[in-house]
Amino acid sequence: MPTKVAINGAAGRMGQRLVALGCQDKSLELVACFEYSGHPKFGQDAGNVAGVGELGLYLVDHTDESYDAIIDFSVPEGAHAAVERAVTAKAALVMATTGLKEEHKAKIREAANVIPVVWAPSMSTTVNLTMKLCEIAAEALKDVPGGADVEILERHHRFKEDSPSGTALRFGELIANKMGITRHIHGREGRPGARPHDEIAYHAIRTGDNPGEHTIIFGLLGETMELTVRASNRDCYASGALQAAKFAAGKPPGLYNMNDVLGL
Ligand SMILES: NC(=O)C1=CN([C@@H]2O[C@H](COP(=O)(O)OP(=O)(O)OC[C@H]3O[C@@H](n4cnc5c(N)ncnc54)[C@H](O)[C@@H]3O)[C@@H](O)[C@H]2O)C=CC1
Ligand SMILES: O=C(O)C1=N[C@H](C(=O)O)C[C@H](O)C1
Repeated sequence: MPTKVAINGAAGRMGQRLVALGCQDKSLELVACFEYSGHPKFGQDAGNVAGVGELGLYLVDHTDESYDAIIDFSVPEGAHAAVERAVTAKAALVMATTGLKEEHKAKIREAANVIPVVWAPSMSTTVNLTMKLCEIAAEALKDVPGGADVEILERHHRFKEDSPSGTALRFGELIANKMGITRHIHGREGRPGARPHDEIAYHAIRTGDNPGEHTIIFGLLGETMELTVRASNRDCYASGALQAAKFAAGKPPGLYNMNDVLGL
């Protein structure tokens, strides 16, 4: 039986790729494409909006169809709605939206008591593998003589509304946990003085149509290591999210991540 999937934010940059890839995957059945009722393309055929031709699925804010999983690539308010939809439908939730406030994050954690939730700032295989590599590096370098300075550079398209990326923040959290770092700063200006060791700095570049690139720098005295991972289009995220939906459907309630989905 194919996994029945609903998409929240279906007319968005990511939503369109989910529709385009999801409609080709015979192990999935797209049953609902939710959108903000104020969206200019609300009510249109989701396939036409995604550029793959008519699917007979429309951009709606309600459905009577049942679904096994809902995938959210929207905005914080949309994520809030997606959690409510998933709990009401007793469906698995794949939460991909970033820039969430603490209240939204708390709601997702609460939902994981009653439904399976896969929650990740990036559904990309290479990003999640690079996170593992960064944890190994952070553990190895945490007491290196002279110290290791960690800086995280992320580059995204000009339309991205949140900063820094959720992925950059997750990289920083994982590294800080391994190295016992407590200070997280965003950019620098004025005369902040010499850089303290127990600090991770984030730098966000917003240019053009970059689908997402992260460089994690470990700077030592006399040598530097940089790990870079970059997307060439958005399909790495969309295929990861669809895989997550298939993984989560039918799972016991709980909070899962892409390591669980990818077996990393
Ligand atoms: N976890 C991951 O792998 C990835 C996460 N993202 C995140 O996904 C989010 C969306 O990214 P994009 O698709 O580029 O943004 P976008 O702005 O192109 O799409 C967001 C869509 O959500 C819709 N929306 C807003 N409120 C809604 C509601 N209440 N219900 C349903 N839909 C609603 C908007 O109308 C829009 O179509 C961002 O937070 C981004 O950081 C993006 C790429 C990968
Ligand atoms: O907004 C985007 O495009 C992306 N957002 C995610 C994030 O904030 O980490 C994931 C990816 O980098 C693309």
